[in-house]
Amino acid sequence: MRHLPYFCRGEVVKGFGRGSKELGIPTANFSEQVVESFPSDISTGIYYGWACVGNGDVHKMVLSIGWNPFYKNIKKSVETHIIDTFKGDFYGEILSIVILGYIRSEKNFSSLEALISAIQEDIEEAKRQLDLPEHLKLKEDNFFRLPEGKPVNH
Ligand SMILES: Cc1cc2nc3c(=O)[nH]c(=O)nc-3n(C[C@H](O)[C@H](O)[C@H](O)COP(=O)(O)O)c2cc1C
Ligand SMILES: Nc1ncnc2c1ncn2[C@@H]1O[C@H](COP(=O)(O)OP(=O)(O)O)[C@@H](O)[C@H]1O
Ligand SMILES: [Mg+2]
Repeated sequence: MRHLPYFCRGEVVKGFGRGSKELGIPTANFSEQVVESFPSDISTGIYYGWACVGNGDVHKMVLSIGWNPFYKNIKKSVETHIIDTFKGDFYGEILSIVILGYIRSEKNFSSLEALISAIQEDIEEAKRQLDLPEHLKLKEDNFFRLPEGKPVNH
């Protein structure tokens, strides 16, 4: 897919607070500045890749780009669910990600349960894909080890 792999980093900001509360799946939302810096022709939808908070460990992630049709958001969001457990929130921190592959388009669902189970399947698909050698190698990319303040893309 065009634009992939896509490297990006930026600040984690507040969203609608639905991820943890309604879905049980927190998503770290990027600032508007980062959302606007994305290529305008990158497809909306669900992706997988690697993510790291500050200078922390690199984890598997799933990413949602778009308007969340189930919630009919007016503003586009780019949200990362890191496939690991964190002790608390990390609002205001710098999140670094590399997007490696596309899973599916964003959908509307007839129930919250249906949305949650679709996301659970995305997580399982991401875990499988990221174990492939071609994807594992990006976990070690220098992008995740550079000091903050480096260019947003390379
Ligand atoms: C892997 C993944 C898949 C998602 N798929 C959809 C989807 O198909 N349709 C949708 O409306 N929202 C989808 N979402 C977005 C959630 O609706 C969103 O993360 C949630 O509303 C939390 O938003 P908040 O960060 O503003 O609280 C997905 C999120 C993730 C992490
Ligand atoms: N595994 C995780 N993946 C993503 N964010 C997490 C995770 N664990 C804790 N968080 C925290 O939870 C916040 C996201 O929760 P969420 O309910 O989606 O709220 P918001 O609507 O403000 O984005 C993130 O900004 C981050 O600080
Ligand atoms: Mg969120």
